Amino acid sequence: MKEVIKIEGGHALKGTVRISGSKNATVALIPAAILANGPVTIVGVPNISDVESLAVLLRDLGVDVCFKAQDHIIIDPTHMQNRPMTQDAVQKLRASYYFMGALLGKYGRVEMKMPGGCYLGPRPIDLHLKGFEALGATVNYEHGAYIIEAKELVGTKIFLDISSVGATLNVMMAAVYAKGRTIIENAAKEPEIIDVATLLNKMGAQIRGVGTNVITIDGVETLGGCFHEIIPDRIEAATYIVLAAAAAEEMTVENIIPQHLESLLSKLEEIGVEMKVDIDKVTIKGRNPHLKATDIKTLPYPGFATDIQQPLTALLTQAEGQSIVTETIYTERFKHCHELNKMGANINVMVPSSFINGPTRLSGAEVVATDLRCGACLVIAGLIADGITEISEIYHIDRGYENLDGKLSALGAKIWRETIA
Ligand SMILES: CC(=O)N[C@H]1[C@@H](OP(=O)(O)OP(=O)(O)OC[C@H]2O[C@@H](n3ccc(=O)[nH]c3=O)[C@H](O)[C@@H]2O)O[C@H](CO)[C@@H](O)[C@@H]1O
Ligand SMILES: C=C(OP(=O)(O)O)C(=O)O
Repeated sequence: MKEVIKIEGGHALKGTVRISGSKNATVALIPAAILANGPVTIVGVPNISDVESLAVLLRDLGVDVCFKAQDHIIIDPTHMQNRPMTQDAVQKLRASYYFMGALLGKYGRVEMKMPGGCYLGPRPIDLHLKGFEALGATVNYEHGAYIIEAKELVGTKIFLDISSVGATLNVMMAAVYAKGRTIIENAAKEPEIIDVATLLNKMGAQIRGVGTNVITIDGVETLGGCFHEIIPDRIEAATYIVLAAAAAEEMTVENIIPQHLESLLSKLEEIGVEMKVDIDKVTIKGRNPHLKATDIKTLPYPGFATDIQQPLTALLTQAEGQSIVTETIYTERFKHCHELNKMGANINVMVPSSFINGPTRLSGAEVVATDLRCGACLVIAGLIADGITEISEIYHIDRGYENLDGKLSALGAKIWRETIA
């Protein structure tokens, strides 16, 4: 038995959709909260399976986790114990690796399996480990788990060869209690980094420079509980904006920070999508039947986000001419193209680029959500395709999109789940 999403295409969407709290911020904020010595309340937590997996991991560590109201979580690490993290739940998501930095920072020791997450080609964690070693830790890999330990963590200068989001946050978490000053150079600048540093500073950490590529962390003796509200999810927002450009009569996407979406919004404007951008929302004014093809290169923030290129590809199948999407972050992130071709798209992939020839009429087909954003891409394609699209492996979608089918149904989409043999 498997659960699938089915979509009957061709129904124009209309209305307003509210964006949830950021997945990629939340999944780092939750492990960061265990660095406190008191309860941390986080508001705006999206109802996604990555959060459920993190709650399982927290409870296994003896952390009190309480979900309150719709989107509040209270994390109280007062009685936690530093147990090995070798259970299967570690591999259900990528972000379990933030427990490496958090546990190392708090206890000077962590034992953990390799994390999971979307397979986008190889996703090494060498920069995280090098960062921990630079702070004074030793790293060993025994019986399928990393054992990272240090008698004392001491601040130092760390240059990241790649401005990795995960490595920046992991080193930051390990360094908050380290002796002296840690300087991370070539740090990632994604908005989620700022959100996590904001939480840690509210807890009492001394972190400066976030949002630039040099972050300074002065170690402190203790951290306390606090209250924090998560930033809106810029990738979920981007997905709905692209989806509106593909399938809406008129649609407003609210609870967004438009500055986080500038690279996407300027691209959409360039290809002919008519929009009105406000302080915290954007209204997309219907589908342009003569969208222009374009070229995109994914880059670290504030460049064009790799997580958005897959959903955008569904829209580019409708643009006139050849669009070229070049991936510089995950050069193999093109499985969605094969799935779109099953629906009638005309896309050639020559790593690190996809060549999208449009416009093509899409037809419903049985397709596979090979990863989270591939799933989002196929949902958009299904909304504009003739007939019924059946998407399998939807647990990927549920890792990162809160109530996707509910939000789309409210906009007038014909979308539902079925359990099939
Ligand atoms: C939970 C989360 O926030 N996931 C996001 C995060 O993933 P994640 O934090 O895993 O991505 P990174 O920013 O670390 O990866 C960027 C690049 O650096 C490489 N690299 C990274 C670490 C390392 O130790 N060695 C190494 O070579 C990666 O293979 C990749 O090519 O940022 C990605 C890039 O914006 C997004 O697609 C993911 O949605
Ligand atoms: C790749 C993604 O997530 P993760 O890093 O959690 O696998 C994503 O959000 O698109």
